[in-house]
Parts: sequence; structure tokens; C-alpha cells
Amino acid sequence: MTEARVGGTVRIVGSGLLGASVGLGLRAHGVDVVVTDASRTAARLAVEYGAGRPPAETDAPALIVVAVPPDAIAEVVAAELAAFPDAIVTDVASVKSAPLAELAASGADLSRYVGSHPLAGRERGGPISARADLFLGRPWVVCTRSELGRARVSAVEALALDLGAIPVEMDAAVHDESVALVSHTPQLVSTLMARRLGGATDAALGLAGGGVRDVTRIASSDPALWVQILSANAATVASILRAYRGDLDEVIGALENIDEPGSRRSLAETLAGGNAGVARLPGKHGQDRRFASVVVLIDDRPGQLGRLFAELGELGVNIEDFRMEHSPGAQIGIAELAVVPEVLARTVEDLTARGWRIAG
Ligand SMILES: NC(=O)C1=CN([C@@H]2O[C@H](COP(=O)(O)OP(=O)(O)OC[C@H]3O[C@@H](n4cnc5c(N)ncnc54)[C@H](O)[C@@H]3O)[C@@H](O)[C@H]2O)C=CC1
Ligand SMILES: O=C(O)C(=O)Cc1ccc(O)cc1
Repeated sequence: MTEARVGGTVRIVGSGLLGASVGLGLRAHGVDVVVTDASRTAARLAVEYGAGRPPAETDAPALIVVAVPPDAIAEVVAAELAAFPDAIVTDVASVKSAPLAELAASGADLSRYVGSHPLAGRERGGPISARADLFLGRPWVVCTRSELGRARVSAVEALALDLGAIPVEMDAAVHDESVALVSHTPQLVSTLMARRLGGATDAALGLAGGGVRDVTRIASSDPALWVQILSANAATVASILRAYRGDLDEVIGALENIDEPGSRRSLAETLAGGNAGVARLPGKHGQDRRFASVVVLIDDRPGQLGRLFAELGELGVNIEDFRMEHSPGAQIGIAELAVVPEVLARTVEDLTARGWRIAG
């Protein structure tokens, strides 16, 4: 067990997915964690899963983590600031400006409040879905404000670091604009595409591969939580969607008039724009480096993946990334490996020589 950076007792209010995950992660460092929730069942479950202990009269937490739904953040943060006058209070809500404005309007003492947001989550909520490793390697935004003392910001960064996350300082407005683009609008785009699958035939769905799964993965997110997130960042998300609608109208125009001069060029430029956009997403370890992909067909039997990995090790090929897909109609797994481009040709050649089936 490594020693924690956070000192003293940490109190978690809202012991669902995020709250219980924070508790589990801190308990793994031996931190004294108190969990509480408006739902008795959620609180008891979190305790039974090992995320912390029930509150006691004598608790004097140094740090309070509010992990309730966005609509309840301001009210709960204000109550915690008032109840524990020596504690620093943070929250993990997916939106930052609206709760801050609500808190300021309530007259709360904001000098001890440092908003934050871990960019880590799952489609399912509740303490049953919680994981101690949820935050490992993920960015954790800590919202700075000019009047906030360094020590208070550092206390929340210590929490992020203890949970294996990477603290990123940002002000609330920049945070909300950023997540509107990389999280909130993608949620709606994924949802709208998945909604189109509602009327599809089983035959069509049987052809689904990695592409549609990638685009719709987050469409199974909790509607109740997402209505709150989107409502709290509505104007910014709407403005991105308006631009998106413009792009969509252009694509529809080109498709409806595909033989008009310029239509194919317009489609090509749209597709190239997508290539340029996706290339800007940071890759492994935040690098811009692109990898080559090797697709290996493997029999759906125990030990096959282990053998593939071991043989790549023998060949001195580092697996930069890995993804598994399944053939809908056959007992075959499709292993997609990312390797550095320099080793692509010899990897394909050596694996083929060893009897592996390479696709594409
Ligand atoms: N689900 C995700 O992937 C992510 C969620 N977040 C943020 O984390 C926060 C919590 O989300 P989840 O853990 O996913 O939700 P969840 O539904 O799993 O847990 C929320 C918990 O808060 C409790 N609660 C509601 N109102 C309360 C109140 N007034 N006082 C005390 N407890 C109350 C609920 O009973 C529930 O147990 C939200 O603000 C969300 O925006 C941040 C990053 C990722
Ligand atoms: O699963 C994913 O890709 C996510 O992006 C999960 C997620 C959902 C909500 C957040 O506020 C932060 C992260």
C-alpha cells in the first residue's frame, strides 16, 4: 500500500458510481473514508463494497467530495461548506459553470470550494458499478479561480493523483466549452445514431461491425443523468450542434444531388475533414504518433490470445494498443493490434510464417 497524498478523513457525499469509486481508490491507500448518500441503500452498498465507513458524530473531514447528480451539486456543496467549516469541498460533476454560479448566488463561502471533474466514467451508475481503478491514467480537471489559494487547489490535485489520475487546471467556462465538444455533443450524436437502429431489421443488425459499435458505445448511458448534464451546458452544446446541422445539410445536399458538379468533391472534403479531426485526438500517452494496425484472426479457444501475445514478444514487437472484435457468424475472434509503422511489414511476415491468419 503506498502512502496517500491526501491527509485526514475524506467524506464522500453521493456514493454512486463516482463517489464509491473515489472511496474504493482511497481505501486502497488506507485513507479514512466516510460515505453518505440520500439513498440509504446506495450508502450501505458502498460501505459493504468497501468504499468507506458510515459517518460518525465526531468526524472532522479535511476534504469533502460531492458526487451527486449535477442538479443537486450546488445545494449539497453549500450544505457541506456550512456543516464543516474547516474542510475543503470539491465536486466531480460533469459541468462546472452552472453549479458555481448557483453556489455564488446562494451566498456560500466559496473560498473553500474547488470544483473538479474526472474524465472517467461508465455507462452504468450506482455503487455496484464502482471500481477503484476507474480514474487510472485519466485527466481530472481541477477548476482554478483567481481568488483560490494554491494550497486548496493542490489538495484536490492530491486527491486526483492518489487515484492515479492526471490533474489538469482549467477555469470553469473553458472546461464547459471543452467538454461540450469532446463529451456532451458526442453523447448526443451517438444517441441519435443509435436511435436510428430502433427500427432496423434483425438481418441488418446482424451485419453490424466495429464502426457502428464505436459510434454508438456511449448511447447506453443513463438518460436521467444526461438530461441534467445537457441542461447545465445547453447553450454551448446547442451552438456546436448548430454547426453540426450545417455540416449535415451540406452532406444531405450533396447526396441528394450527387450527379451535380461539385457534389462528390464536397463529400470528399467532408470525409477528409473527418480524417483531419480524428488525427488531432491525442494517442497513446498523449502523443500524436499514429500506429499501423495488424488484424489477426484467432480461433475462439482458450489460450489463443496468450499465444499470440507471447509470440509477438518473441518477435520483439511491442503491442501499442489492442482491440478485440467478434465475428457474428463464426467461432472467430478478430484481434486488432496497433504497432509502430516501422515494424508492420515484418510483423505481418513473421506472424504469417508462424501460421497466423492475417486479415486485409
Ligand atoms: N457517470 C459518469 O460516467 C460520470 C459522472 N460524473 C459526475 O458524477 C456525479 C455522480 O454521477 P454518478 O456517480 O454517475 O451517479 P450515480 O447515480 O451512480 O450516483 C449519484 C448518487 O448521488 C445520490 N444523491 C442524489 N442526490 C443526493 C443528495 N441531495 N444528497 C446525497 N446524495 C444524493 C444518489 O442517491 C446516488 O447514489 C454527477 O454529477 C456526474 O455528472 C463525472 C464523470 C463521469
Ligand atoms: O465512456 C466514456 O467515453 C466517457 O466519456 C464517460 C464519461 C461520461 C461523463 C463524464 O462527465 C465523463 C466521462
